[in-house]
Amino acid sequence: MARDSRIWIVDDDRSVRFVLATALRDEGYDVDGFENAADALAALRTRLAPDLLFTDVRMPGDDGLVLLEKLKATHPELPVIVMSAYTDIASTAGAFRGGAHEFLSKPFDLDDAVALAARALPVRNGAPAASAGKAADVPADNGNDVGADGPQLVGTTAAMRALFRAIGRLAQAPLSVLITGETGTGKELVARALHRESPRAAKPFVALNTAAIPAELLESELFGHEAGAFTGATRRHPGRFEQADGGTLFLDEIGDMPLPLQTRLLRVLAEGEFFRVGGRELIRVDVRVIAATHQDLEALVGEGRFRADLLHRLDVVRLRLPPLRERRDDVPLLATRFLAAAARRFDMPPKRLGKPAIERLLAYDWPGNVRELENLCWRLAALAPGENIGAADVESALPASTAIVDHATAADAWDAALAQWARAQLAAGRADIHAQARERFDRVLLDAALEHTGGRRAEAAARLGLGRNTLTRKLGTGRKRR
Ligand SMILES: Nc1ncnc2c1ncn2[C@@H]1O[C@H](COP(=O)(O)OP(=O)(O)OP(=O)(O)O)[C@@H](O)[C@H]1O
Repeated sequence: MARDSRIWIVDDDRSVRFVLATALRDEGYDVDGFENAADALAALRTRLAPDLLFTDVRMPGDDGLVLLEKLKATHPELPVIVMSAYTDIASTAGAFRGGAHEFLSKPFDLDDAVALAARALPVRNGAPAASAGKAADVPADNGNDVGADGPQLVGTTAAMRALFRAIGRLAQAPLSVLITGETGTGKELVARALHRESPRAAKPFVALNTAAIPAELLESELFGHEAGAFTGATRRHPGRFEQADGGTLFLDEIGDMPLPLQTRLLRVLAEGEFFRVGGRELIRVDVRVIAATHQDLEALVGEGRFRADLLHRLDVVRLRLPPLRERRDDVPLLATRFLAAAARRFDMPPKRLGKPAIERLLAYDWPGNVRELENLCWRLAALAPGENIGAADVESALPASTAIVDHATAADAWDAALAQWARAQLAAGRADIHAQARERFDRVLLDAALEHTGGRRAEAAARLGLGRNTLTRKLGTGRKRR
């Protein structure tokens, strides 16, 4: 890649032009800056085109996306990096739809921007482009909220901005996507966003939760059935695949799909055609499948419970949704949005979170993720007495696993706390409560025994009535999953 490649920067912010141009010139590039789209377009008519162009989105006159559109019409090969402080899905998807080479979130790290330029330039020089890299991310409210199409993904942490860029890019490609993440992290919202921003947006988005439908009904639910196909099938029923024709089929909890159906699904995905249950007519559909799971599908493959070839077909691209505890900085923004949504619904002024309340929310681990936070905010909106929510309000709305009732014995308190915990998990919509509880139970016992024996494992195992190997194994799984 030639170091003397020409790079143009279009941005009305003079300081951005200056620092970016300086950093790129230091690398040996020939850099020019323009303060608006019109100047850049005029220069294109009289000068040699650049090898790479950076453009801001919001500028007086034509904005960056209009500039991108004009450039794609006249210089389709020119890689364009779109820069914006608004890293929401509508912006990233708009940029990629318009043919942007990459999306750079503002403010950015100069080293990242220079590295991005280096990767983008070989496209022009005939060499394959490296896959787009991550850009620096600094939180800023992206203003995303409940839009005309239902709830939108909210988040300003680096993890969420990276996710929004990935969604923006992937929405344009007809690839299968596997979304992984714990329950309540927003997998369905991601699938909806991928559909909404795709060329299929005008066609249906159909969701099916594999775990929620009895195994014996799942096949006809997916592929439909003819009248008389089985007892109770009084009339022909189109399946979800047919309903989603031209659009997107979201298969949630794919890890729960029974093996025989996995085989059938694989065949349909490979061939794009199928028979309804009890039918003879071959049905052809054009469906983009997006699957989601909270389970470790590789482990299920290892246990023989999930087909490896189906995993490969669904997992062309994987999007991992981080649990909320890994992006705690999003908690205040999410909570504010949920309180505002609740206030709109209850037709009353939104309640405000005081600093101590926010600190309490930040300290909590959110096993039910965003869904749990959303439920908690609705409870707070309905129940907190004043307009300002304090730490005590949050405390009483959180699952009180540590609350010990004065008059109860320790064992009674333990029962009560466990019951309370279980109710909160159920309310948060968790599906793996027993495994979670067992893990916590083991952890508490092991920690107490190790503390008691000063860390001596053999003694701790003996005191618990466990074999040494069992204790070691439990310690291993407990620690890994924490
Ligand atoms: N980033 C986010 N911004 C705003 N709302 C969110 C976000 N993530 C999740 N939510 C909200 O949290 C709730 C749970 O989200 P969703 O149903 O998409 O999660 P999920 O991962 O599909 O859960 P499950 O695995 O249990 O099906 C929804 O009400 C959704 O609107």
